[in-house]
Amino acid sequence: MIEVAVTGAGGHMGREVIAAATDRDGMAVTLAVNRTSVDPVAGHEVEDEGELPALLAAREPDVLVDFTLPDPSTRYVEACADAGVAAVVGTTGFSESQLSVLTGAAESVPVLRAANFARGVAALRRAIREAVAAVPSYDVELTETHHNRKRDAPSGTALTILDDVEGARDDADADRVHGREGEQPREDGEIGVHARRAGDVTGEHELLLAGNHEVLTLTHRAESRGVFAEGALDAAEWVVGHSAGEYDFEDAL
Ligand SMILES: NC(=O)C1=CN([C@@H]2O[C@H](COP(=O)(O)OP(=O)(O)OC[C@H]3O[C@@H](n4cnc5c(N)ncnc54)[C@H](OP(=O)(O)O)[C@@H]3O)[C@@H](O)[C@H]2O)C=CC1
Ligand SMILES: O=C(O)C1=N[C@H](C(=O)O)C[C@H](O)C1
Repeated sequence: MIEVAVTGAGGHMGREVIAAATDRDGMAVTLAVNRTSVDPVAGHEVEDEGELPALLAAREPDVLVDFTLPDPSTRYVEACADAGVAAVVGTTGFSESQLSVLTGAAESVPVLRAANFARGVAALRRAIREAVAAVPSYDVELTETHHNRKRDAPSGTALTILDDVEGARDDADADRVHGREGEQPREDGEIGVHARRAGDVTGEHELLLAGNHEVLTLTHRAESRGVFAEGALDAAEWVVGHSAGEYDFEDAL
């Protein structure tokens, strides 16, 4: 039985993760914490996040799954490193210095972080790398659309896709142009990036490649947060028992 701790238990993703883990064979939620007080989630009492270090030491879960914000997420992963608990991180929007905290924690425990735990996005990324390598001179524009609560822009997934595009074009210095306004003709090699926020859209990413009198679009649309939760739990099952280090969702597939 894999014992799972969930942070951000009262958030949209935390609730999905607790519900999915509760339903999954061979998995049990043994700890759930949140910043503010919330009613039980899927029958699990939610405790104060300030107690997390002590609760990790007392209950010794196998893995912690985190979907919160960068600042609490880095604190939680540091607590995991102190307690010897593996971590799966779905939070996005980290700064470079926050990422280096996660890297430090990964010297003690396995830390698997991914901006998107949908299996379809893993497939999209492979398709994008192949398509961009096949038409490296085509113009590239990336558009992502999310619900109006989302704080970080561009999305973590968009940033990952941009890295994939640059890697496939062997152009680490591509100019990322965020939106356009006024007189701003397109420069060769630039990548246009567009972030839309509206309603309750779960998450959409579209890469457009155009040149040579043709247009190719590659799109993923998440229709439920359940796909992210299931992917994060697949990652949690995979990461338990692995040695300390940094891992990506692609490692677990
Ligand atoms: N990797 C992936 O596949 C996915 C990643 N995400 C990412 O997951 C994260 C969470 O998304 P979502 O669940 O929609 O967000 P929500 O706003 O619904 O939930 C955020 C959670 O973080 C907690 N939180 C907020 N501020 C703090 C703080 N200062 N200290 C401690 N806890 C805090 C909230 O607690 P409280 O209830 O007290 O406010 C809440 O539990 C985002 O970064 C998002 O981009 C989302 C979907 C998929
Ligand atoms: O905030 C969200 O909701 C999502 N965030 C992730 C991201 O920033 O890429 C993944 C997904 O698109 C949903």
